[in-house]
Amino acid sequence: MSKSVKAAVFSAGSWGTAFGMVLADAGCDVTLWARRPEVAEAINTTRANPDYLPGIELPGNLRATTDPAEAAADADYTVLSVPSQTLRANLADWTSLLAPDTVLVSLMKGVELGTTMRMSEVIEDVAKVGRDRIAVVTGPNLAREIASRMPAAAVVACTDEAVAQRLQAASHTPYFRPYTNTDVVGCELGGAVKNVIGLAVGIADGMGLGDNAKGSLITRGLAETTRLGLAMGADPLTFAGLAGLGDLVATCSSPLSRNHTFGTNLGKGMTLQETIAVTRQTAEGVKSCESVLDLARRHGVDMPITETVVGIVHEGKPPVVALKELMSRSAKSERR
Ligand SMILES: NC(=O)C1=CN([C@@H]2O[C@H](COP(=O)(O)OP(=O)(O)OC[C@H]3O[C@@H](n4cnc5c(N)ncnc54)[C@H](O)[C@@H]3O)[C@@H](O)[C@H]2O)C=CC1
Ligand SMILES: O=C(CO)COP(=O)(O)O
Repeated sequence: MSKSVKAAVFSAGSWGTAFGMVLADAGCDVTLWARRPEVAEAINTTRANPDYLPGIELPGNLRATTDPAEAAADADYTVLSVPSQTLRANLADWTSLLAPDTVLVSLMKGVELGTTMRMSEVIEDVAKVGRDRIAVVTGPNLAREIASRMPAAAVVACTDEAVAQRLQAASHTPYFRPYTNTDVVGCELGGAVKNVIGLAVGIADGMGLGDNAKGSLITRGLAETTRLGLAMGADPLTFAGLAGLGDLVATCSSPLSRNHTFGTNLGKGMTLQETIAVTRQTAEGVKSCESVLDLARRHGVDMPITETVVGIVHEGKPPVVALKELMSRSAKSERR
């Protein structure tokens, strides 16, 4: 009998747990690393993760541990799902524990502050592994829907297509349909920037600006994401796919999106501190909007929606003032 594929998932937040379920449902032997003992205990004894996915019954071939060495041992895939801004420190702690030929898989949708590195670049920098051993899973994948086994497509990106195909096979279930892509830069940028656009759409929704505003922000948001991607060597077609438009539509239409909800609260008039206080999970765009804008400036790319989000979230600009400024920018062609 062939040996089952073994996956370690760091950590047991909403997407780590839900993607762990996908891998387990696809037949992998999955160990989740949980930071808190009570989370690991609940998963192992009640088959539930009530803090992150209340009401979801987890499969039997998914176990949890607080010992990173136990989770990492012999893993074919080491899946990373921590907040983007803590990945560097977390991975530095885990690097010596990684199985020798493990493929590192990023589920994260952010850009590191200061360095402006994408998550796969942080992984390469810290774990010192080649790009052919780093994959990215992205697309319209709201964790709660996936954990409810509702249908979704996704993208598995790796510069080495054969590696992407193996992970595709290891994560394919009746409700989760992964496609492969070798454009890692485009796939990661699509995921990180859609969180920023999700904040913008949330703010517009909170202000009651209507569906035309939403459609306009999604489309122009995709235009500025594509401009940045082109400047960084991505394939523009990636942004018309699941990692771009697909994720943007899911995020900007769903109350399950933390970024969308965060923006809605700001648009309704809550202060940044009040909004942070009611946000229990990771809303990556709140920090990554600054690193995305930094990236745009380094590449000489105009990203007015991202700039507007940074103004509202980090510079205290009132949304009504930001809206007026965005709408009164000089007229231009849709193609630029
Ligand atoms: N939740 C979702 O629907 C999706 C999330 N993502 C991405 O997945 C990544 C993780 O997000 P979620 O699981 O949703 O967040 P979450 O907030 O639900 O979970 C975060 C996890 O990271 C752990 N954590 C927090 N601070 C930490 C630290 N300093 N050191 C180590 N671990 C720490 C928490 O204990 C928790 O297990 C993000 O980059 C997000 O953009 C991607 C697709 C879907
Ligand atoms: O990335 C996601 C869906 O694909 C989840 O979005 P949020 O992080 O905004 O919840």
